[in-house]
Amino acid sequence: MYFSYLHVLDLFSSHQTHTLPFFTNNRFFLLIFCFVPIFPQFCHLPLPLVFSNLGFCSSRSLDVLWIVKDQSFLDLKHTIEELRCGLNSPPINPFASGCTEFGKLIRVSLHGAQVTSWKNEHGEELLFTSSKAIFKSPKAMRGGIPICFPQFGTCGSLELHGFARNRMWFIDDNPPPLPAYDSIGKSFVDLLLKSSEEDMKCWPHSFEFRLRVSLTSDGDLNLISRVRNINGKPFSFSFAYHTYLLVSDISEIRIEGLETLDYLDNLLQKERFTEQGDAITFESEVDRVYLGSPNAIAVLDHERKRTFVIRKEGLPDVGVWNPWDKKAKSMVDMGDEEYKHMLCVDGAVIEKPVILKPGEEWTGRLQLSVVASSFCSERLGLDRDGL
Ligand SMILES: O=P(O)(O)OC[C@H]1O[C@@H](O)[C@H](O)[C@@H](O)[C@@H]1O
Repeated sequence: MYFSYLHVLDLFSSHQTHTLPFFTNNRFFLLIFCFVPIFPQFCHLPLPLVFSNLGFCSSRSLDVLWIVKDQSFLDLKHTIEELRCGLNSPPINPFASGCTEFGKLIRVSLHGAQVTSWKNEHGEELLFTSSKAIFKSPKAMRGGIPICFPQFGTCGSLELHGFARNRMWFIDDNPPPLPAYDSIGKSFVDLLLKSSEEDMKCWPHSFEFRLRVSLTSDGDLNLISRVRNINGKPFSFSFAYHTYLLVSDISEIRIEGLETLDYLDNLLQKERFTEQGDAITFESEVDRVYLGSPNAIAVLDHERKRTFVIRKEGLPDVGVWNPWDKKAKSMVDMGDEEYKHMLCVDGAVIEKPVILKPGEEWTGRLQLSVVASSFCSERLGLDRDGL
C-alpha cells in the first residue's frame, strides 16, 4: 500500500487526545513520517508504527524516521498545517523545500538503519549524500552513515561491508535498558536487526543487533550499537559506522588524533605503515584503517571554520576513505566532482574482530559533534577517555 502525507496527518489528528499530553509535557519528541518521495520502493512493507511514549500503536507502512529536537506541540501543529496546505501539490521533500524549519534533526532510514541526514540548529546538513545516490533496495545509498556488519570492507567472504546496511530493520519497541546516561533528555529511536534465514546461509550465526540513534540537546548525534550472540556457538565480526562527513573542500581538511598511529593501506593490499605527519591531510585517494586510535579525534574543516569531533567507545580502529577523482568517476552513484565534499571517517572494529561467546553482548558507541574551529584541540578534550 502506498502511503502519503495525508495518512501521516490523519494519524496525528485522529490521535490528538493521545498526543497532546506528550507534546505539552516533553520538550523532546520523536516525529515519525512516512516519506514516499525518498524511498518509494520500501513503502509496500507492512511495519508497525510505534509511538511507545504515547501509548498507542498503529500498523502502518513507513520507512523513514525523523528525530527532532526542541519542538513544542504548537510548532509541530504549525508544521502539520503547512504540510496540509501542500497536499494538493506533487509530493516534495518538506524539509528540503524549506516549508518547515526544524533546526536540529536526524533522519534515519529503516533500510540499513542508515542515518541519512543530520542537521544543525540552522538547518544546515552535516552529512554528505551524493546527488547521484540510489535510493533503491537492496543497496545502501551513497552517503549518511551506513552500518558495516558483520564484515568491514573485504575482510571476509561476505559482500563488501557486510549485509546489515542492505537489510530492512525494525523499530524496537521494547529494547533492553541502556545505562541512564544514554537515555535521559534525548530524542531517540531504537532499531533492531535479527539474523534471517537468508543471512544464515552465508553467515550461520544467530544474532540480535540493536541500534539506538539519538539527538542530544546540544544537537550531537549519538549511535549505540549492541550486538548479542543468541547462538549456541561463539562468532566473530568486524564493524564500522561508515560516516560520510560533508566537508567544504577535501584539500582543506585535516584530521587530528591519528598522527603517529599504524595503519593498514587498502590501496596496497592492506600493508602496514606508520603515519608520519603532524595531522592527516588529503591530496589523492585514501583508503586506510588506522589502528588502536584514541577515543576522540577531530576533523577540521578550515574553509567552513568548523570541526567535527568524533568520540567513540568500543571502536579501536578508524577507517578513512576518500575515492578522489578517478575512482569517483568510476562510481555510478557518485558525481565526478563530489569527492571534494566528502570524507569518510569511520569508528570501527576491524583489525581484531569482536569475538562473542553465546549470550554475550558487544557495545560500540559513537558521538558526533560539531564545534567552531576556534576551539583548540585541548578544549575539545581529544585526550579524554571515551564518551
Ligand atoms: O562502495 P562501498 O561498498 O560503499 O564502499 C566504499 C568504500 O568504503 C570504504 O570504507 C572502503 O575502505 C573502500 O575500499 C570502499 O571503496
